[in-house]
Amino acid sequence: MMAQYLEIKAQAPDCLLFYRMGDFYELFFEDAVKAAEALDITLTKRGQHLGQDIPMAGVPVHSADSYLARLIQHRFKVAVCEQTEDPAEAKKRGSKAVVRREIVRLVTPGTLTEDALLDARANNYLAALARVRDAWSLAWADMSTGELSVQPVEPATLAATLAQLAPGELLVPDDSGWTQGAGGASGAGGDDAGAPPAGGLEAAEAAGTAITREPAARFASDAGERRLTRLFDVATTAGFGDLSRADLAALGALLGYLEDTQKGRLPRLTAPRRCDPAGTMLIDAATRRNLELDRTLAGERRGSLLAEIDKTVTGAGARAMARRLAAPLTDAEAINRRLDAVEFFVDDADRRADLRGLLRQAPDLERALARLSVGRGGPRDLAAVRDALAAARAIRARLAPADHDLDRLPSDLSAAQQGLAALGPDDSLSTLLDSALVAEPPVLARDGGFVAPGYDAALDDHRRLRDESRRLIAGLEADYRQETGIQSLKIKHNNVLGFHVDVTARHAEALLAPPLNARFIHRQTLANNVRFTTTDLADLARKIAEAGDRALAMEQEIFQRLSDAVLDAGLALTAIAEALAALDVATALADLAQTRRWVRPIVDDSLAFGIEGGRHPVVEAALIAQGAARFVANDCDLRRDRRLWLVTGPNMAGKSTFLRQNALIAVLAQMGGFVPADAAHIGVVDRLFSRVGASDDLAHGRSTFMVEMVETAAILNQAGERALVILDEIGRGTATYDGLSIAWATVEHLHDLNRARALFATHYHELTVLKERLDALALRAMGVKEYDGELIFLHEVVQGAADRSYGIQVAKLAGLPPPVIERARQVLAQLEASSTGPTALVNDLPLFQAMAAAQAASEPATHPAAGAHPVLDTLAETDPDSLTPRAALDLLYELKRLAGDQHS
Ligand SMILES: Nc1ncnc2c1ncn2[C@@H]1O[C@H](COP(=O)(O)OP(=O)(O)OP(=O)(O)O)[C@@H](O)[C@H]1O
Repeated sequence: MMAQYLEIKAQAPDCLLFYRMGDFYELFFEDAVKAAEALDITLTKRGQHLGQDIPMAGVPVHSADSYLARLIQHRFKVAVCEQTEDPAEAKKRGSKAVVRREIVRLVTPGTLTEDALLDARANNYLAALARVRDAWSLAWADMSTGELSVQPVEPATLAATLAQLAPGELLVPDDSGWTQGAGGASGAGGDDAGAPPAGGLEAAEAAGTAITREPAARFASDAGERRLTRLFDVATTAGFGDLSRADLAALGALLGYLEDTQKGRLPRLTAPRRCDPAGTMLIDAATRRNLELDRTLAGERRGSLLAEIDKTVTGAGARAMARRLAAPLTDAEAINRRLDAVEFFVDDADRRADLRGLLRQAPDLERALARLSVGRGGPRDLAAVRDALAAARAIRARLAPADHDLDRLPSDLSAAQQGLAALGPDDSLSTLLDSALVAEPPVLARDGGFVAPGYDAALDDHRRLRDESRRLIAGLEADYRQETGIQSLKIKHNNVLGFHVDVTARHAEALLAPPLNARFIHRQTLANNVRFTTTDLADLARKIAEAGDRALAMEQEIFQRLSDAVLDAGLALTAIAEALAALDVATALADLAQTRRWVRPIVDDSLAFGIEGGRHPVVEAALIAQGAARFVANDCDLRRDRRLWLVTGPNMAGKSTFLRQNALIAVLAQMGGFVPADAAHIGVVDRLFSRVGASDDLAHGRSTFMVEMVETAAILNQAGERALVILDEIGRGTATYDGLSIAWATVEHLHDLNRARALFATHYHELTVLKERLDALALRAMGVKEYDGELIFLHEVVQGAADRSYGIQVAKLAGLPPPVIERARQVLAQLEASSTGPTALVNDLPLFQAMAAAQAASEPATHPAAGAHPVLDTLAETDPDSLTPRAALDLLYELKRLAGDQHS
């Protein structure tokens, strides 16, 4: 057995091997150690290999899914190895023969289909990145829904595209692939442009994508082309649009990997859709994170924009909603088509409520279909198809009851109505499934019992025989009781003996003695019971078993036929599933718009950005939920001649909220939804950038300030006229003058070179003088009032600049000790009075005064701060914000040493 194990393990060296033994999947050697740790299960040992104990760990087959889910979360891949023959067959080869086993599937983060392993409301993508010469392409598939797409990418926008897709797993060529040009025969001879910018893959990995490196040969474009033509049974790939060599390479690698992991059984996939990168608003990972689009900064779904707006009632609808939010459109016409659909349902609340009621009853058609296509489906998946089709019929009838209603529907909805009718007028698949399946079938086909009575006459015959025999057994039991006079005699069934006569020990003697022992043959004596069989019973049992087996075999055949019928209708079913999801999204967005009183934005190709009475959807909802103060709505107008707003105001006054709400309104509008405002006019935004709040990226050894500068650099290098830029407190993380200078230059660059629509929040009031030179710069401030020494936030955006920072008042609100507040007031007053800036004040600071006095006593000081003491020298040269944690610790040791030297 170990020899077999090692042979199979060698086929999947980078996976944990789930080796099937009876009712368990066992893991051995290193695999066992890793799995035991990740799953917190017992590590045992079994036998020896090369004189060493073999570590072993196991999980029960019936609960394997939950263990698989956890291993996948830990970024493991798992090879599932099953017994592929009956142990009885193996025995025929000799008593020591090992049952044949094979890997039937590799489970990897990007290739999941089981509901237990998937989030019903999110897509799980497998993606592949390829490069042929200078062209890059990203292909992706959701195996659980069959979606297959490909899109050219630029190295500069790779990170943003990956952030939009957030794949569970990304295939890239191993290192040789990048330098070779990754094109295989036809694509070879690349110019060694090298690997993708490291940031792209790194950011994806940090966001939870598992990176899988595959041999470069996998990414050969000509092999990819062959795979595609074979899979879709076409002579050429021309029908899929204008696929580049890089597209073919990426698609080919993706399909090859799928084939590998599914052991040849490819999932049902739609023909590849080629997406236009210019078709969606580019939003890089940092911006997504900062705006908390689908996750909060703390990494939770609750509190994100998606959680706030997602009112869909089906899994497929929720996935479509998440996709739309991740990729807002840039084509004003397409956006308006979506808005028409939402408006239609805002205006017709009855129809909307009815449709949502019907949608709630529609099971997840896409995922049922996908499981059936890889042979992991069961009778419930067939029932899901049946019920989804019934829901689709009812929805069609409610959406547009008569043909002429179709003309009155907005175009996206009439497209959905047509999608729902994809099976044609004589929908034979529904008829078939309706007649063939029982109302609530069991999970596993193996157990039978899912084919409806009356569907197949032969099956009914066998079942009758089986049930008839059961009645005969009951009759036999009554006969035996009569014959023996033992009223407690029972005919029972278990897996070892099959049917048998069971009496208590007290009654057994009568059966063991003549004359009854001629009929009752002893089989087993237990403590309290004794068991017998009879020839009549054995005959009957055989008949029952045969009838049962035959019925079961017929059900398996029927299952296969029904499955095939469903898969044959795959294209039509995909169209229906998409239509259902689109209707779910449109009605959900309409529901949201109406309950929150959101409005339809005007979206066009202008460069307008005019929001009246805008609100932050998440903050507003939180305030309502807390029953706290009302959210104060604010206008924003970034038209051409005032496209750059400099927003000043104290901390906590609502600057960040205001900045973010405008970005979110743009995202909502371009995903085709209504927006939280009284009115909105948005000229399409092609890229959204935000640099909001400070966050360390210690994992990558970058300090707060470094992260801030990297993100700012990306904005200044990439933002064009059509971009929307949100910058919050640039330069805060470094020394005051450095920060001010950086902020200053950034504003000038944004204004003169990027010319993007932008909101720039800052504490540096000095920047407001730029207004005199930069004509498209407008000054706004967050309104506050001081009342009785207390600060009151009005949360209102007003014209002009804030008069001062009120930092000390806010600190007081936060509960800083009164002496600190008092001292801070004194320092501030002196700083404001002094014309030479903070350095002239250093000697006044009590801490330094004390040190300077001590210093003066020992030696003459050349400079009040620097040169006073090696420790102070070192400190003066240190910029804490640019230190890594490691360097900070080293510095501390150094300071301690210097202090020690001085004393000794
Ligand atoms: N328009 C508004 N209406 C009502 N409450 C608001 C509004 N804007 C912000 N708030 C409240 O004020 C709090 C602080 O807002 P925000 O974080 O935007 O302030 P800030 O000026 O950016 O502060 P900091 O500079 O400290 O980051 C929010 O959490 C919210 O509760």
